[in-house]
Amino acid sequence: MSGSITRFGVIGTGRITRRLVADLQSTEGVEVTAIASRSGERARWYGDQYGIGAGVEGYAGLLKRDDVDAVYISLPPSMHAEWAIAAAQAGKHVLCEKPLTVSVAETIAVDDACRDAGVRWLDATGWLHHDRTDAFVGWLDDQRFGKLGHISASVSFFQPFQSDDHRLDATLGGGCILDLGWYAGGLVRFATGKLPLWVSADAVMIDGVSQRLTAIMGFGDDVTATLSCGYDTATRKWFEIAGSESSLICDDFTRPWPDRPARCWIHDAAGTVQSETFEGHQERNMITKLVGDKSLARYQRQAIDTQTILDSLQQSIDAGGAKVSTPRPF
Ligand SMILES: NC(=O)C1=CN([C@@H]2O[C@H](COP(=O)(O)OP(=O)(O)OC[C@H]3O[C@@H](n4cnc5c(N)ncnc54)[C@H](OP(=O)(O)O)[C@@H]3O)[C@@H](O)[C@H]2O)C=CC1
Ligand SMILES: O=C1CO[C@H](CO)[C@@H](O)[C@@H]1O
Repeated sequence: MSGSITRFGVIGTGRITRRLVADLQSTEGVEVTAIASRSGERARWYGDQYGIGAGVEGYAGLLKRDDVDAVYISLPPSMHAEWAIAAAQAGKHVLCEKPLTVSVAETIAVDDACRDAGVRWLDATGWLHHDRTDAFVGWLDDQRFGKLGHISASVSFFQPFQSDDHRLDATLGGGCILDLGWYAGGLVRFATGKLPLWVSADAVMIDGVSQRLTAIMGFGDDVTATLSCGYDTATRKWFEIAGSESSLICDDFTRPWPDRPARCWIHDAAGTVQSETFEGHQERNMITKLVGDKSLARYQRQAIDTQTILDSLQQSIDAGGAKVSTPRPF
């Protein structure tokens, strides 16, 4: 770090990169000093367009730079673990796009590498850092909804058969299980604070890539959850947490709709409906946490558990929808 400024290097030049670069550049205490691409020309073009000093050819070159304290990794999922571990070993803090990796074994390897190197890491799952999510945490802690009964989460967008997208390439970690199940499975883990005891899942596959995921899971104590994710239905990003006293409903949890504040509703047993809106910027909050000094353990645990759930969903799909129990990674 240079004084109290954390200098970021960016790895990859994809669709999400531009938005996160703007978020990094508008976060207090953060500068973006370099961007790396497989192509030096692309890195330099990107650097010029977005006001980043250095455009670097090759990701390894960026990790050698003294003017980089932390990296933001925006590569396809199958490349996350390799570059997160390389960044940690180079002494850089890591902000890595979701899904953090493609398996819980890789996620634990990233966690171990960061721990060994004494660097901090976060997956770039913005919704966990919205001010609204802090309200969800408070309501869950206070048992505002009564005894939890059922949780549903659905995340989708319509994009079938766009063959040049990493989301549809199995070798790059494509498929809606990892891409969208990360959000839906993560929401369920967030709401219950734990791993399911069992999961059962089915997927529509095309060319070895999941296009649609349907899953049910049980947590014991009569708590159940259902997930629906896919590339073959229009945009959905909602959840419901149903309890004995009331239900929390949110129609935009992964990212607030662009034209309105973040919102949610609470329906209670008497039939009243309370609506709430929230201001705040989830990505800036997330970046501020990474460059701060408070423990990130809660978010890291959430990421490891989410990856564990996704592994179990895949295991159930491979076993024809059988109920599989969810292993505790440690
Ligand atoms: N948090 C969020 O809201 C969002 C997160 N994401 C996540 O961000 C990550 C990147 O997604 P997205 O920006 O859509 O991806 P893109 O395909 O647009 O970009 C990926 C970048 O990775 C680099 N790359 C390296 N090797 C390959 C390869 N073999 N094929 C394709 N690209 C490669 C490329 O940069 P170069 O060639 O310049 O090195 C490319 O620009 C994913 O993990 C995705 O899940 C995506 C959208 C939103
Ligand atoms: O994380 C992301 C945000 O949501 C998109 C769907 O709308 C995903 O495909 C993307 O990877």
